[in-house]
Parts: sequence; structure tokens; C-alpha cells
Amino acid sequence: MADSLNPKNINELSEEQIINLFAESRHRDHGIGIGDDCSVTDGPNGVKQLVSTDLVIEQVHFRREDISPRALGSKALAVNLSDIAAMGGIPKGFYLSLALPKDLSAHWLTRFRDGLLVLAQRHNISLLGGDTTRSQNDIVISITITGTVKPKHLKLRSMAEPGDVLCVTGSLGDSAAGFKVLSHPDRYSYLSDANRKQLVEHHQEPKPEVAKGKWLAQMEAVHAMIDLSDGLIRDSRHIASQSRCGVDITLDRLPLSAPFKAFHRAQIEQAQDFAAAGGEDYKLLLAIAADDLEEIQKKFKQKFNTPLHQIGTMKKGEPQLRTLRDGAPIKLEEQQFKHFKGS
Ligand SMILES: Nc1ncnc2c1ncn2[C@@H]1O[C@H](COP(=O)(O)OP(=O)(O)O)[C@@H](O)[C@H]1O
Ligand SMILES: Cc1ncc(C[n+]2csc(CCOP(=O)(O)OP(=O)(O)O)c2C)c(N)n1
Ligand SMILES: [Mg+2]
Repeated sequence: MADSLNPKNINELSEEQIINLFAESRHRDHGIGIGDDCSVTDGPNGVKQLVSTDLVIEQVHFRREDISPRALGSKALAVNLSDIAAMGGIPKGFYLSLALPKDLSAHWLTRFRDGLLVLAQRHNISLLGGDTTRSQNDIVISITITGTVKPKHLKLRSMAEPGDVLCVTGSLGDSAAGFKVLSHPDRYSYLSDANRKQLVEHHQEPKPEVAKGKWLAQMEAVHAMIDLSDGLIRDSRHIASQSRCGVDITLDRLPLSAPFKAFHRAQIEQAQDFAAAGGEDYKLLLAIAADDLEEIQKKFKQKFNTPLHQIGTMKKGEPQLRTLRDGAPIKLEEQQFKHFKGS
């Protein structure tokens, strides 16, 4: 196979370029494959079958000394449940693959299992299988989750339209701030214990928004959804490029929690920029028909007792992203998390 790329090392490629090396050979006739939060294929009785897989790797996604095994078990499943939520789906079951170093304690593993299975039970899903091997040093966790969705409720990254309003289901940046607190505890000694705890909890035990995703999927005016794993900027770009629209993000409108503002010592512009870069928020980002926004916001508030925040708009034209503050475009400093080269 001839590849147009000839860098020496993969750190010269972006994550998207690496995925495209595989995606270019895809067979589209089986349904919607590479490119969304889940693959979508025909299931029994006219429903669509959803499948998603995610890796959680020591030193890349967590440091063993920072997180309890219980919280890690919960987070490893939560990030997968979030992909089902983003498709408006109902989770059904999951597979667990583990590579474990020989010196790991049995106590660690049973606590990890407890955290995982408590969340599984809460979402009424069962462990269906997996694989277990030894690793040299680091813990490697891979979960594959399945779910279903009615075809008319399916929300793809590619379904946003120019004029749609971009919304998020909750505050942004708490997880990224929690990670900073864990990485440099002495830098943030000014935080109260309660604020510190809330930020760290958001990072370590994200709550996948399955109920919200399922409810929003039933609204015809909700056109597109994605879950926020890479951060608002990168994930909005995914919607924009796949829907072939531009996108404007209004930084002044980003929902920020009180602990997050305390983390930034009320320096609001800095807080907005950091929240836009974010990462591991696991809130839902959606594009809604502008005419129906008010009605959906009202019903959402009634149902979940929390607001649906309007943070931007989809625009006609090139799939470019602009960030605006006080009505004027501003360039953000690059601070998004990336596994490989920037894109
Ligand atoms: N190695 C790979 N081979 C094939 N598809 C991949 C690979 N890595 C990622 N993908 C697909 O590329 C898309 C983007 O991946 P990613 O950004 O990790 O999605 P998500 O944030 O939903 O986990 C997804 O549809 C995913 O299934
Ligand atoms: C030790 C450590 N370093 C960095 C991070 C931050 N981090 C790791 S992965 C990630 C982004 C989301 O993860 P990814 O594997 O890309 O999820 P996906 O988009 O595939 O769902 C972030 C912000 C972290 N949580 N822990
Ligand atoms: Mg992924």
C-alpha cells in the first residue's frame, strides 16, 4: 500500500494522521465505521448496534500513585459509557482486557474490579468477556462497550448544520484543573479542601452523561452530538470538519464551576482559555437547530435540574474554528492535550 506520508517517526504525525493510515482502507458498506464516537451497524429488530473501544494506559492516562484502584475502575468504564451517550445510545454490555505487571497486589485488583462493577451495575450492563495478559511494568486497560439506538435517534458528528447553536451539558475544565492539582499540589495550596476535592473528583471519577444523551437524542432539533474527551476546541473541530461547517466558540459563555474559578483566582480570561482547551470533561457537546433552542433548554432544565449552556454557533463555510471574546475573534495559545503532534 502506498502511503503519501514519509516521516521518520510517528511523533511527526498527528493522532488524526495515524488513524487515517488505517481509515483509508475502510469498507463503508457495513455502516458507519471509523470517525464517530461509536461504530454503527444494523442490529436485530431494526435497531442500530453501537460499539466503541478505548485504552487507558498507565503514565499516559493515569499515574498509579495519584488514583485509587476503585476510582480507576470506574473511570475506565465511564469513558466508554460516555461514547455510547454521545450517540444517544443505551449501553448493553462490555468487554475488559487487562495487561498487568506481576508485582501488582491482589488487593489493588479487587478494588479496581469493585469500582468497575459498581458503575456497570448502575448502568445495568454486564461484563461479557475480555482478555488478560502480563505486562512488563505498566497497567494497560482496554474496554470495548456495546449499545443500541433507534435509527431515528442516532446523532452523528456529521449532522450539524450552519446556523445551529452549539451547547454543552455542564461546566468545563474541572478535570484538567484537577489533573494540575494532582501534578503540582504545592502550587495550588491556596485552594480550599472542598474546591480541591471537587476538581480532583471530576478528573478521577467522571460521570458519563448517558441519561442526558438518551434524552437529547429523542429531540429532532438536536442534530449532532460528541462527548468531550479531547477538550472543547479539538472536539468542536471534529463536529465542524465532519459536518463541513465553520464553528464560532464564545469564550465568555463557557460554563465554569466555582472551584474552577477559585483555581484561576478569578482571572476569568485565563480560566476561559484553559476551559476551552480542557480535556477529559466527558460532558456532551451538541448542535441544536436555533429555532428550537429555547424550548429544549427549558425542558432540559425541568428534566435534569441543570442548564443546557449555549456556547457557540455553527457557520456556513470552511470547517474552521474561531474563538471569540467580547464579540471579537481572539487567537488562543496552544495548550490542548495531544498524544502525538498537534493538528
Ligand atoms: N487504530 C485505529 N484504527 C481504526 N480506527 C481508529 C483507530 N484509532 C481510533 N480510531 C477511530 O477513529 C475515531 C476517532 O478516535 P478518537 O478520537 O479516539 O475517538 P473517541 O474520542 O470517541 O474515543 C473513532 O471513530 C475511532 O474508533
Ligand atoms: C498521566 C496523565 N497524563 C496526561 C493526562 C491527560 N490526558 C490523558 S488522555 C487525555 C485526552 C483524552 O484521552 P484519549 O485517550 O485521547 O481519549 P479518546 O479521545 O480516545 O476518548 C488527557 C487530557 C492524564 N489524565 N494523565
Ligand atoms: Mg478513542
